[in-house]
Amino acid sequence: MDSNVQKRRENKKSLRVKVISLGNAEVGKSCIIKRYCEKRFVPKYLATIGIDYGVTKVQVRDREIKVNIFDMAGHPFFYEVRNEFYKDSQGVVLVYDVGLRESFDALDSWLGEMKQEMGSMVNMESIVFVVCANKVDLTKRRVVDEGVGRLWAESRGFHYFETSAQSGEGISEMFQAFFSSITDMCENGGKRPVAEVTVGFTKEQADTIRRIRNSKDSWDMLGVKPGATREEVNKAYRKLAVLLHPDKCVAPGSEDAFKAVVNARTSLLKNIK
Ligand SMILES: Nc1nc2c(ncn2[C@@H]2O[C@H](COP(=O)(O)OP(=O)(O)OP(=O)(O)O)[C@@H](O)[C@H]2O)c(=O)[nH]1
Repeated sequence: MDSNVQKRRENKKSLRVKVISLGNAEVGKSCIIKRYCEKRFVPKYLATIGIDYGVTKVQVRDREIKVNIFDMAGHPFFYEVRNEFYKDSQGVVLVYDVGLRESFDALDSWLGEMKQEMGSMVNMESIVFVVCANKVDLTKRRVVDEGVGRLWAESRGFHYFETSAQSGEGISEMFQAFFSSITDMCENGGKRPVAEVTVGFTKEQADTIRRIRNSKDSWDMLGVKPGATREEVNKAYRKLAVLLHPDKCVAPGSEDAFKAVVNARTSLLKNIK
């Protein structure tokens, strides 16, 4: 075959993508990347200074993908270095440590930092996200359950994987799904494929369950002011009951949230004339 034709075909098939890793310091971002690219685990903590950069090649179906990986330092100190590297990312590996609640709670602020740095014009639908619930090998210190992590991720249309950079659990499956979705997205005109969202519940349901879990008392749970009337309590209750009723809502935790709402209403009505 004419070598130019051959070259053109190869060029058509190969793709260059940029991915970044995000998450608090010490959650295992660098180790996850090393486990995948170098098949090894580094037990000693060496903080990333600013950014680490690497390139790897992967094969997705008939395409060769050249992946530029920017491993971002999680420490707040490196914000000024990090913020330069968000733009033009097609994929984000969001990592938390299942043994550190604050690293899970910080995921929202990582998304916030990213949106802020990429500017208001950024279309988050054109970026593939994968959430890694990392260090699952340390079972005794686990504080963030799978249901909670999965709910956070899947309600946003993100992939969710339980991983251990130490044992290798979930790492290649996670990267395979990640690169395959990025390739689908590129072939789909830069839009995250809809089929990727597998959950049968809405973001509103997921956010409400999280809000109920974190509420400080029954008033707060129903979303009414202390001292609200019976009508106000009942109205708020009805709205939540419709949203979360286990017959209608399949989001993880909906049954417990629904029961909690029923109990909150009962206890408030007992004390309202
Ligand atoms: N047991 C266990 N330890 C892990 C795992 N992943 C990472 N570690 C350890 O956690 C520490 C931090 O890992 P890093 O990969 O350097 O963390 P990082 O998120 O890149 O941290 P920064 O570079 O500061 O943002 C190291 O001591 C790792 O050996 C894991 O899956 N299981």
